[in-house]
Amino acid sequence: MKTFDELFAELADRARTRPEGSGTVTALDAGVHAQGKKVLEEAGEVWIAAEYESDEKLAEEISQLLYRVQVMMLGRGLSTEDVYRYL
Ligand SMILES: N=c1c2ncn([C@@H]3O[C@H](COP(=O)(O)OP(=O)(O)OP(=O)(O)O)[C@@H](O)[C@H]3O)c2ncn1[C@@H]1O[C@H](COP(=O)(O)O)[C@@H](O)[C@H]1O
Repeated sequence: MKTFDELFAELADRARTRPEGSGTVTALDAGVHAQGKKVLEEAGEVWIAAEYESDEKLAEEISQLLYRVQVMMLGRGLSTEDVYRYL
């Protein structure tokens, strides 16, 4: 179990150290266009799960959306503070 901030720190470390086999490194290298498509794809899956699937499936899809949003943040060089100041 990890929090949003803990996952972000982990992904930032992946971006910095670029370990072999990291899906995050691959997603970052794919660029903002591919990252945006993943955000949209996961957002759609969240919507469908909310309408038709279990709470557990919905929670899983939301976790994947959060991951994809974090990849986009890192790809564009945003920190969590950049986002939190608007909350
Ligand atoms: N939380 C996640 C996470 N959520 C979603 N995903 C990716 O998103 C995929 C699921 O999304 P899809 O529904 O699009 O599935 P898919 O189409 O089969 O996946 P792809 O073919 O597009 O990769 C997963 O297979 C992962 O590739 C994640 N990948 C990594 N993490 C965490 O990120 C951290 C770093 O991971 P690595 O960079 O891989 O080391 C670790 O703590 C991981 O647990």
